[in-house]
Amino acid sequence: MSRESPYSRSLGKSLADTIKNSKVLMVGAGGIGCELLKNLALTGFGEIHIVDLDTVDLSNLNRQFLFNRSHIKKSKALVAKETASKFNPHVKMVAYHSNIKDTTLFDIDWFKSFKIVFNALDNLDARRYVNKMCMAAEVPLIESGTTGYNGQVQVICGTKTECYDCKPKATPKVYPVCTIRSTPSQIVHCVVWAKSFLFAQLFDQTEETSQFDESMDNVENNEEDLKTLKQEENELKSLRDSILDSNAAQLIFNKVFKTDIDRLLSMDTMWKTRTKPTALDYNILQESTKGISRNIINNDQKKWSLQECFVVFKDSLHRLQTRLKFDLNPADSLQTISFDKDDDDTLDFVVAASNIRSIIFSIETKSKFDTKQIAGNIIPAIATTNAIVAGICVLESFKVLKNDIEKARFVFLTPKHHDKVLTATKLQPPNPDCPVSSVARSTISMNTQIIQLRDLLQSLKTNFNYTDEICLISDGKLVYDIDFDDNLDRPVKDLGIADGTFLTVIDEAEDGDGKSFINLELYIKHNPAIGSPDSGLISSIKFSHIPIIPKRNSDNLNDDVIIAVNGDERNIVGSSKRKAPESTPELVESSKKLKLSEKEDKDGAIILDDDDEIISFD
Ligand SMILES: Nc1ncnc2c1ncn2[C@@H]1O[C@H](COP(=O)(O)OP(=O)(O)OP(=O)(O)O)[C@@H](O)[C@H]1O
Ligand SMILES: [Zn+2]
Repeated sequence: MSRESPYSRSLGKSLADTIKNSKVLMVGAGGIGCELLKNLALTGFGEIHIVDLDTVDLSNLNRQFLFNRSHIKKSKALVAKETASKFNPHVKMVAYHSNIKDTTLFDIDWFKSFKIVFNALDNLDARRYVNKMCMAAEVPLIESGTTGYNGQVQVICGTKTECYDCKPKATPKVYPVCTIRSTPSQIVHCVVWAKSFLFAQLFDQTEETSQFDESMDNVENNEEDLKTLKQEENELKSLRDSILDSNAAQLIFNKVFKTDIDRLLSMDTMWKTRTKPTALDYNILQESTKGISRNIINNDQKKWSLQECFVVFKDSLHRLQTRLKFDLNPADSLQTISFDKDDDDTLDFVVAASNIRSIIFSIETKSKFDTKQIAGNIIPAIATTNAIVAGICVLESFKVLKNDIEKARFVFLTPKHHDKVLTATKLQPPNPDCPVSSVARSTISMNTQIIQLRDLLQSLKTNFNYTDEICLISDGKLVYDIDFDDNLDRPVKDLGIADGTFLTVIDEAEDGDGKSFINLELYIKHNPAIGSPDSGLISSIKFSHIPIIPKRNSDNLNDDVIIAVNGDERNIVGSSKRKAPESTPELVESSKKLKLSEKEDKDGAIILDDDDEIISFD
């Protein structure tokens, strides 16, 4: 009996045939990806492309069942293909060991070649990128994610539904500097201190301290305190120069666990309502650690005693010193070791240092295993959650294939928050402020090495009826504005307007009714042809189509006008001219959050609309 017949029987011949003729893309072959690939193969999708940039790690094996020990260090995409092909030899599979953001491999036409894209990723950046590419390529996207027991599946269908970026996403937790540096009260404060301050200052000065936020400090922390913190930081930086000395452990220990603590103790006001810390002394501890073996590092479930932490502190520092000595390249004064939860030398140092600090501040210590979870921001991945979510992805894809978008749902798996394990909400229309959904789109093809910004500008004005008052943003950077015309004579490629990138055109002019065009998002294709000499360069700039760009009220602009910061173009929705970028992206995020508050409770759990229903697998 052929493999196809059971599918026809359960899904109906028409859907089974559509599935068989569908070419789909799966991005990410990790926890969800392994489950999903198995489902897609067994459902009988005709052609499946798999992209993953990573290799198999030992820690993946407990849940990523397409991999075994012999696959460690091999490409996840290639191994996943190899294993899953055996489930259904009728399926054509193509694997890429690559980053999905590689525009030389995966351009818009490649994305367009798929019937559906499935995201099985683990990070915001890649998710947002695929979302944007799918919107530009007009390919439906099934987006999924899990954290512990919770999971969700979102169906995204171009301009018909919300996209991944229509709702702001939670930003990583940040802590007030003074809590981390002076008044820790939880183990997480000590772990962040050990990892992002102590370890970073000693070994990895390239590490951003993005987890610290000075603006969150309260009035209690006056300028004097901040000056003290700066002084402590400078002292630590100077210890970096002694890192290879034989007495480095003693110098570092006494600085951070004695001198700095004594200094804190001298600030009386700080300890009026808090338990005072206790300063430690290297020599005294040294005396009391005789006979303690370094083998304690292998016991990752035990909460180490102060003496055991002391031994691990010295031992891990010694290992890190040896690595620095071994790597020492006199030409490279910026030698660094980065914290990695899976790198035991770095983890042991952070576990020991954070626990010593916890003891100083009378905070309960944690085992190496638990500290690793905190330091790596890990919520344990649960295989069952991945399996349920991967199953829902496929069930939702059937609705997309049948063109039944009205029946598709945004599905939440929240076993601990609600009576219903699975809840499904209707898909919402796009957010009119979303910079990905609510734009006009086209593709522009030109010789990016020869066309100058001046030519491009002219072509935009001719084709779209723009006035001189437009603003151009490429990859989050302003490249042109009526008051910023320095780049006019430069080839566009030099300005970042290169093959596979997006260029945003923002209309800064108002018509008689006070309205301006919504943003135009152009996908750039490099075309080496430069056109005939008679017709001129400008005529060689070709648009895939000239969309009719709707207008919006300029009033709407005032809410969210921001020029992108750090290449994050989420906030580019209006012009820089209409309103100066005085608000920060964070403020924009919080104002949007307010708008969403009817739907979310304080913990971010979703409160369901009345018309929400149990997911129906029709
Ligand atoms: N830009 C990207 N291009 C291609 N694949 C990506 C990209 N970003 C992430 N991935 C892949 O997405 C997968 C996500 O899977 P998962 O969430 O299970 O993470 P993991 O790295 O396998 O496990 P863990 O993070 O728990 O150690 C990973 O295999 C990862 O390599
Ligand atoms: Zn959107």
